[in-house]
Amino acid sequence: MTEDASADGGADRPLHLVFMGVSGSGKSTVAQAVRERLGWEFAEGDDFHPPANVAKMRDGRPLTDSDRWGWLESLADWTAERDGRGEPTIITCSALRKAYRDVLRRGGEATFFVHCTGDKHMFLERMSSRDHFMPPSLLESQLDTLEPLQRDEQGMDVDPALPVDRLAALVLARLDLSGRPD
Ligand SMILES: Nc1ncnc2c1ncn2[C@@H]1O[C@H](COP(=O)(O)OP(=O)(O)OP(=O)(O)O)[C@@H](O)[C@H]1O
Ligand SMILES: O=C(O)[C@H](O)[C@@H](O)[C@H](O)[C@H](O)CO
Repeated sequence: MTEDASADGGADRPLHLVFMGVSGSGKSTVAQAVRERLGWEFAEGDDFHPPANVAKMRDGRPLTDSDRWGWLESLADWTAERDGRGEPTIITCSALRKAYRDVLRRGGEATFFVHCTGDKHMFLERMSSRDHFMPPSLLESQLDTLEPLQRDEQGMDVDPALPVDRLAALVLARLDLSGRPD
């Protein structure tokens, strides 16, 4: 279990939702569903990778810490800019290690992680049936790097075996947020 978060982070700060998890875990899909309901500003973490990182993954080579720091910082900067204007945000980012999440938390005081975590065979199957630069062969290295959310981190786990609408509803309910009517 991880700590609860209130929608305003407890101090009238804008909330920043980070959908995290290994490749193929469904973070982009669920984040989009939540974005549609909340209408908040959104950033897809993959769009912030320098071309060298994308080329490396496309070649089937896992990223290292040093490949990731600058990328994480650019996502934190994007968030901080909006935090400064009082705007809540939604981002997707694998955020596999706690140290990576520490960088993202610099983007705003009220940062809440939604960890898409579940059956690796399901992830593998989903990765194999989509058109994406990330090869399924990299899933194992993602799982090796993954550090689940720890007790002192604000966030929740969701199981991407559930339907997307249900997942979005769980996130909104946990944060006491109401979405736009369908
Ligand atoms: N809850 C779900 N139910 C059914 N299919 C899903 C669900 N979530 C995701 N998918 C499908 O699984 C595949 C992987 O999802 P998605 O691209 O959102 O994962 P991701 O974690 O963002 O991956 P990556 O980080 O590699 O981009 C997609 O084809 C998506 O349509
Ligand atoms: O930290 C990483 O290794 C990367 O973020 C990967 O997770 C990919 O970007 C993503 O899975 C492909 O979409």
